[in-house]
Amino acid sequence: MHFTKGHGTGNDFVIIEDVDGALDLTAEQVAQLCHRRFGIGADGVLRVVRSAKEPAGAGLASEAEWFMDYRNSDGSIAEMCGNGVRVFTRYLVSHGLAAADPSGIPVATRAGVVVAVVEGDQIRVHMRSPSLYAASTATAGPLTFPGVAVDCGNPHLVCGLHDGLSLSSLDLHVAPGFDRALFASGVNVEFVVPAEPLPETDLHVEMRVYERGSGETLSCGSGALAVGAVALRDAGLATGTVAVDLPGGRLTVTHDEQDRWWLAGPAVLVATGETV
Ligand SMILES: N[C@@H](CCC[C@H](N)C(=O)O)C(=O)O
Repeated sequence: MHFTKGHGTGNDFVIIEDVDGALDLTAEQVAQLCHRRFGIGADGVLRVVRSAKEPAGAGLASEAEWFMDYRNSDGSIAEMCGNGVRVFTRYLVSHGLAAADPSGIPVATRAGVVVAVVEGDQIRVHMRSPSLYAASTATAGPLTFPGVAVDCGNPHLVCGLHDGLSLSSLDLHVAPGFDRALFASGVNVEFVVPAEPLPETDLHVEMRVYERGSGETLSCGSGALAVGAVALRDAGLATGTVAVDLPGGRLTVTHDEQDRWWLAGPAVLVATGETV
């Protein structure tokens, strides 16, 4: 099987082109591909398939030619992957499957159609609007953190650190605890601290994330979107741009005057190869 490897701020993916939907990619195959010792190694798999050829995308085929079939590294399916969309779009353009139209490239996902705009090394995505819907808590080791549940198409729990705790003090080798009644399908947990103000953005925060199905990753685009939405709300800003620093680099989240939510950052392809 031919593959391409890419990443967005260190959130890395094995990309498999399967335009006609001929591949039956099992959870075991995905976990094998993503294994960092026994496979290629990645946080997830992006299968590139025509929407019309994929049952989950067929209803969106009139809006978006391409469907991003995203799988976590444990083989589970997720509805959305913000960094995945950006890397997927880089793949479409660099492989001649879509033109870098300034008005954007629609990409179908299990959470609906998003639109990606290529701007040099950056790819900016008009994401589905995040919805802040409940208060909850997460635990990390002996500590409990209050948080906000955010639906970005996939589930998130955004927790601010308290009592001067640093992000580096958290042990995220172990999955954080969360309310399984509220998050019956699991949740991605983000831990956030404020960062020094920047001249170019309204707000600046730092975060780490423990992803459902993948463990701690260097970056999570939908997680950054959730964090940005909570940061703007907490600052009393209806619109604005938030710089979100993750271990793998910086993403920006913007809520604009037209009530659109944007996620921006770099997306690169780094290698191609064949599985044996
Ligand atoms: N890293 C992704 C999110 C991937 C899906 C997530 N682990 C889930 O299960 O919801 C991103 O960049 O958004």
